[in-house]
Amino acid sequence: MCGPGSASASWPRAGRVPGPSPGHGGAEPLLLAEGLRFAYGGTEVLAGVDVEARAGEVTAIVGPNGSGKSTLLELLAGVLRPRAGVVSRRGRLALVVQRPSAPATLPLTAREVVALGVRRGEREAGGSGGAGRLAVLRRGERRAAARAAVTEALERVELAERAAEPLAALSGGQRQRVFLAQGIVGRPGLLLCDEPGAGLDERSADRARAILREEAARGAAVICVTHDDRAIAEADRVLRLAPPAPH
Ligand SMILES: Nc1ncnc2c1ncn2[C@@H]1O[C@H](COP(=O)(O)OP(=O)(O)OP(=O)(O)O)[C@@H](O)[C@H]1O
Repeated sequence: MCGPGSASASWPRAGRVPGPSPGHGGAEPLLLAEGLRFAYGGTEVLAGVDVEARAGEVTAIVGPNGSGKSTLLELLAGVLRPRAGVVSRRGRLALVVQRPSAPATLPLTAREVVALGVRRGEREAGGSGGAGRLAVLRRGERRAAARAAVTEALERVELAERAAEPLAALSGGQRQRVFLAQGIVGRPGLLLCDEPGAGLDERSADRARAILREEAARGAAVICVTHDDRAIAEADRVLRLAPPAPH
């Protein structure tokens, strides 16, 4: 195997239909990253990684602990800046991080946390606009649509009945599912998830995998860091990061 954070990609997987799912016409990648290099201080973590993600596809990023998977996801999301290389993205982005650090103390209900995903989408879409009575009506309609979208997202992660509870009252796995709901509620074009099934019971992990497939089926490009063999087997593309170099 090669040096730190280099990658080997295998796609499409044998036995799968090449290219994007039918109906999305996604000849253009929604994300294209070329030659990504990254180091924390003097320690190089990624040494030239390419990623391509198209509408209708799930890409799994795999590799041993410390190989740079989470780092790569943050580079793709624009949270980190690469030392070299470029990332281009099209469409609305949602990043679902692994074990979010804030949630236990966040003074919000599950519903409110998911609603933040709607507002983010609205801001990116350019805000409300309009004037007078029409604008008020539209605002009312938008609110109703947002409420419905939040309820639907919570239903998809099977937490609708816990919607009114503070995040702090939920278990770690339940909180993780709330953040997955926040990621999907705005119907992102590009959905980036860091180990969405980690720490979930089997039924919830199955549901999380199914959600990623559903998101791809409606036309999103999904990129998912995972150690889950089933998620890897189901992925359309697999990007393998090399083990970290010994220090
Ligand atoms: N903020 C940081 N500062 C310094 N080093 C970091 C930082 N974050 C990660 N690293 C180091 O970068 C390397 C890659 O970390 P990263 O979390 O991207 O790996 P990973 O493949 O996602 O691992 P895992 O499978 O354990 O989640 C590791 O050696 C890690 O110690």
